[in-house]
Amino acid sequence: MQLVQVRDKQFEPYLSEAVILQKVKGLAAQLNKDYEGKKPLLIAILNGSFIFAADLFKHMTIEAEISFIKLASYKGTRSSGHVITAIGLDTEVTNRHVIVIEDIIDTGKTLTAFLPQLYNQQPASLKIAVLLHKPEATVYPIAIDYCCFTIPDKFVVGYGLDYDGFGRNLPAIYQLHEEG
Ligand SMILES: O=P(O)(O)OC[C@H]1O[C@H](OP(=O)(O)OP(=O)(O)O)[C@H](O)[C@@H]1O
Ligand code: HPA
Repeated sequence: MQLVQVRDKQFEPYLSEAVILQKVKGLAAQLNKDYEGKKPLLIAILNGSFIFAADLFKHMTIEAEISFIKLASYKGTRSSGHVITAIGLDTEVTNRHVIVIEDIIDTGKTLTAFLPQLYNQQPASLKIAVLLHKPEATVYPIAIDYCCFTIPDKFVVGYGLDYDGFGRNLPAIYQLHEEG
């Protein structure tokens, strides 16, 4: 098995580039069908989703827009815990058919914090498309509309996903290698 080193950890091959691309193309075809004539707005969440979003969008043939946002998390002054704000959402969401593009849903915390902000802007519809979902790790359940791969609760890198900032440029997806 060809292990790769990212920072202090070793990772083993999990999903090949070809397998990922086949699924992503399949999802693009599904979206082309479901959103024909609706001019959907894809909102991709940086950084992790940039490669997934690019490959997906490239294979969408219907009229569609894409916007990239970054979520900034900070502690509110009250006891409400983390507040998440979207930076860079420059396209009007109201009355649009929105598809949120995420690389991974792990605990579900990120989207649980962010989705109400989108709903507040009253989109015509709001659906979630993710590359990877770890159901065993999800403690904030999210209704996922489109999911490419359901994966076990193991840390993954590559195809946009990082470990400690690195590994995003690996063209395939690798899983944490556990010795033993
Ligand atoms: O379901 P959750 O447990 O909230 O995890 C999922 C989120 O974690 C990662 O983002 P991260 O904050 O690491 O930023 P990045 O996309 O810039 O890597 C990933 O891109 C998701 O946005
Ligand atoms: O398994 C993961 N890998 C990389 N980034 C992540 N963010 C949440 N889960 C993960």
